[in-house]
Amino acid sequence: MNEFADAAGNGLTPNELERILREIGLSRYHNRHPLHHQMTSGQLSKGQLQAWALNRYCYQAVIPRKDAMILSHAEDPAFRAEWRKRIEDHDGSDGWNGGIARWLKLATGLGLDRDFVASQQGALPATRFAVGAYLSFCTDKSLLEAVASSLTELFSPVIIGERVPAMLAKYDYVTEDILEYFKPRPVQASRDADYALAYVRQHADTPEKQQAVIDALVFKCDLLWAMLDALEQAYGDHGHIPPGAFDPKQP
Ligand SMILES: O=C(O)c1cc(C(=O)O)c2c(n1)C(=O)C(=O)c1cc(C(=O)O)[nH]c1-2
Repeated sequence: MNEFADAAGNGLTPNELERILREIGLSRYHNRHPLHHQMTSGQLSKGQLQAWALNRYCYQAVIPRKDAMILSHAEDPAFRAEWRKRIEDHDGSDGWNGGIARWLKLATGLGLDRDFVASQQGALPATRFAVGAYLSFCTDKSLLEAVASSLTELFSPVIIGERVPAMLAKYDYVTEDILEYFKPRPVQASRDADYALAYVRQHADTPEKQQAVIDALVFKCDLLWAMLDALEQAYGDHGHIPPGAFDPKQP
């Protein structure tokens, strides 16, 4: 059941809205997913970690594209000046010295072929549908809803703080160098999330807009959750790898 379906009721103060958004993170963010717990407790095989990195690349790759969609909807130059930093974080100055390149370094550090990962050919169908849905959401919905859908970043410093030390401790082939992607992320994510949250608090000024913001964050949490569900279904102990998807046993 979606307990947030009517959460805006007859209207909320900005503080009440923020409290609900944080509750959504506490109950639905992907750090509550069993696969995340298996990862942090050292239970995943190398093949399962490879599958996670390969699929998650598709998410990384769509982020600057959805942020470009958001930019195209924004009429305020000050908003665009702030939001474009997100694209620079991922693409760097030449396309290959930002977050996307660092994610490829993570994937190759786990033993995957760079071009295969970048081609996205081995990704699960469900991963492709999920990241496509994120791009469509930011294309078709209002600017306010698209900004709200980025608010999972409020919670990403928590999951990164759980993931990185655990991976270093539990998997002897994982090094700090491989996980370099995550180093700047908590600072970048806090900057981005603070801006997006202030925007949402200011612009969600009717019950309808507040409910739309709440729904956008639930949608995004569901999307991240569905990506981990798909990995578990394909690569879990009794999993079933879809035709054409990456198979760790046939590298
Ligand atoms: O490591 C993670 O679990 C995680 C989660 C999220 C997120 O919550 O959407 C992002 C990231 N990482 C991330 O690295 C990132 O650049 C990012 C951008 C966005 C976004 O929606 O705009 N989310 C996330």
